Amino acid sequence: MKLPEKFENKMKELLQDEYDNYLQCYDEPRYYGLRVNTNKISVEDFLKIAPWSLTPVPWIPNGFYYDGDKIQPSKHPYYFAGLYYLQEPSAMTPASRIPVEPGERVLDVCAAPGGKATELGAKLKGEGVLIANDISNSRARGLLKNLELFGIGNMMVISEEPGKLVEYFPEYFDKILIDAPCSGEGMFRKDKKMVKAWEEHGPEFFSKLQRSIITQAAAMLKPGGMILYSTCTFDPLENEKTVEYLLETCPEFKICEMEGYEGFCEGIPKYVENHSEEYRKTVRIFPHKMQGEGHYLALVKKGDDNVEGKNEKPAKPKEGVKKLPEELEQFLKELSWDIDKSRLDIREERVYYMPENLPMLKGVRFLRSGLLLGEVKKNRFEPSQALAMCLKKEEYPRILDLPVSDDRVIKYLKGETLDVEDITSRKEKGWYLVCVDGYPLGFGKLANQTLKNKYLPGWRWMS
Ligand SMILES: C[S@@+](CC[C@H](N)C(=O)[O-])C[C@H]1O[C@@H](n2cnc3c(N)ncnc32)[C@H](O)[C@@H]1O
Repeated sequence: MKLPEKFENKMKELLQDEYDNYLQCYDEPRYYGLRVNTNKISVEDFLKIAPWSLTPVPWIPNGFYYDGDKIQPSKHPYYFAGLYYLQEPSAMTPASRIPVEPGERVLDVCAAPGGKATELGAKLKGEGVLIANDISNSRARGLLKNLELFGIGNMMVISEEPGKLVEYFPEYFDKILIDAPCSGEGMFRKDKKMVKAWEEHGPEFFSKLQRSIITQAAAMLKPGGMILYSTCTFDPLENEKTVEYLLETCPEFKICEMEGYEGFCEGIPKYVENHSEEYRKTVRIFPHKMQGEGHYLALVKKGDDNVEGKNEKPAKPKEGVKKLPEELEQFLKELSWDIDKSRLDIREERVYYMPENLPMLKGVRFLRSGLLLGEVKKNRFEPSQALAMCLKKEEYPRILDLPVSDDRVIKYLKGETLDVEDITSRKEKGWYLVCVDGYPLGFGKLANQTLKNKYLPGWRWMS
């Protein structure tokens, strides 16, 4: 593979006598990875049902390699049940190394298409809030789909300049992930097109953007909160020097140690002005040292714990219990969820279940705020695809559970009407949650032993 000369010279200086080993990686195949959605299934249970051979990614507890030349896990009903996300193994590292706890407020600043946001959402386990932002509206649409497929309801998907978000979320978040737009040098092997893009916009271009994003994120972080900054590039200007810029601009930040792995390399102090050894706590991933593509990660903390955020905006006031349309009320009673009615928001026909304690967000461009529960149409309530993906089988009373071997699973995913007489003869009519091996895929409406398909048309299985 032909690499730009300027890039080769830089890598020689960075890697010194390891440079030849690094170059050899370009003759080796890329790695394919799959990350289990632990919000829906434990790793142990997933391995019992996974039909392929999987090898653990040693530094990611829920990550696995698969043979991408032989199998296509995106063409399997379990993918449509949101049981996993397909992601290059090194790219699994940032979300696994930021310590997110259920109940926290988390921001993913550059989130599309959601490789990291889906894991952050899974770590929240339905408590707290995930704000997933991406400046590109079209990419944010893919992000929304991936979060909904993963069954993450306590979220907002926003498409804004991070600078604008500072007005709305001053010192609001406990944890922020910045998977920064970068020159992508670590991805040259995986995607040859990245070389051409690098020639158009190199490290200098991205460095300016990264400096602005990291300082804007800093203003949205609570004192005591943490930012994980990551790139998939090697250039120190986009890595150690971006972190240095943050530390100089906001001296209350310090670099933290993150959970290690024998293949990780240390950040390189010689690239920053003061040569501080602290930069060794940041992590570089090189493809000749471990089985994944090139990455950089830094975990930083703002000041001390136990300091209250100064500027937090007041939460949107609760509006109290609303009078709900009868059909909606009826439907919600059937869910085994403990619904807080003050968090229900009905906009036109659509009903949303909002995360708690959001500030006023008038003027923010968002694609979704909260979990779309469904639509009230002419006094009928139609549950949504997103709700189906958020439910566990035991949380809804009427289930049609098909084994993965049943042809009707694919038919359902293709949007076809199903004959379900054999499994519903004694059952009443109404909304059914269709599952594969116990994991929800979507809703259908039963009448006369026939299931009218309500799978979201835009998500259908394409043959
Ligand atoms: C490396 S990708 C993110 C990948 C994503 N985190 C994932 O794991 O799937 C960088 C993203 O940053 C977005 N982006 C570029 N400039 C941005 C900005 N100023 N603010 C927010 N997002 C930006 C791009 O649209 C792109 O989707």
